[in-house]
Amino acid sequence: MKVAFIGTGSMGSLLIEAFLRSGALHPHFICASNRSREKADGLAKRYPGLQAVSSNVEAAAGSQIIFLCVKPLDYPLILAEIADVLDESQIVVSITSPVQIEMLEGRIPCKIAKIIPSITHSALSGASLCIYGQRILPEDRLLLEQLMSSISEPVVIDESETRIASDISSCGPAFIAFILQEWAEAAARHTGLEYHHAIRLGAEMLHGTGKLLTGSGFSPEELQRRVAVPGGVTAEGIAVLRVRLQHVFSALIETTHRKYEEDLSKLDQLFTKQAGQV
Ligand SMILES: NC(=O)C1=CN([C@@H]2O[C@H](COP(=O)(O)OP(=O)(O)OC[C@H]3O[C@@H](n4cnc5c(N)ncnc54)[C@H](O)[C@@H]3O)[C@@H](O)[C@H]2O)C=CC1
Ligand SMILES: O=C(O)[C@@H]1CCC=N1
Repeated sequence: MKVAFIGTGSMGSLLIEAFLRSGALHPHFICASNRSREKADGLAKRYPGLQAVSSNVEAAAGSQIIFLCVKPLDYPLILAEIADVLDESQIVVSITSPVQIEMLEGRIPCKIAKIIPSITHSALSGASLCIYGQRILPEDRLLLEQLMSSISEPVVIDESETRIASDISSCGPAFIAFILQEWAEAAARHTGLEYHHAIRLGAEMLHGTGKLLTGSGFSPEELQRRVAVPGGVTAEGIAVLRVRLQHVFSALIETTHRKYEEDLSKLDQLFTKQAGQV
């Protein structure tokens, strides 16, 4: 099986390295291309057997699965470039949320899936969001979910849920890291606790909390009930958070959705303009 990665920036190389580390893919199965060849060459040097090629066409031709790991506005160009070497037997996976499955199905003959990854796959964990186009067969889903389960927990969602699901699973690590940073800075400011010490404590706490919420049957409500003992300090802290965070998450969701709509409309224009040129 040949698996291609077009775009070996942050996410493309993270996915390749996670698949290799998990043992799901052998370097000999992987073919990678990137606009500036050095990034793909660097991977080939680190993982002997991995093939770095100088054109996207070469990467796509004959690959059973092709991961498109580029930014949304780079899609129209790449699709136009590789369309001629693609056929109905191949699976093209988009890792970016605003590119709609029907946009891809309208351009190339392949089976289309959208799989939105997360930086957490670097630690072989976190949810990968799987969305399937109409041409995907049950055996294709099985293949993709088997592959993704080597580095993540595949979760099938509807395309209409992409933005909000990705806010949580893909943007979430950055949001939570920001909250931890703010908390550690406040701890250092108010109490003199060393910042790095606070971050270490917080990271261990997040690791443990994640385990409780995923493997140990704890719900967020149960966790709060068990920690916030009656008359204790946690309950007082939660009361502060309840008031201060009241509108924060609505504002966050409004903002990410507004940006998503902007990206969608730019993409629509690009795809329509290109269709007019064909
Ligand atoms: N960073 C994250 O945590 C996540 C990112 N994503 C999505 O993944 C996509 C890629 O993000 P990053 O990897 O962070 O971006 P990046 O900028 O690090 O990587 C994109 C790569 O694509 C290459 N590229 C651009 N045009 C190309 C072309 N015509 N042919 C070949 N290669 C080309 C660039 O040289 C670059 O190496 C984005 O759409 C992002 O929304 C999705 C989930 C999580
Ligand atoms: O910030 C972004 O646009 C990407 C999408 C999900 C995570 N990072």
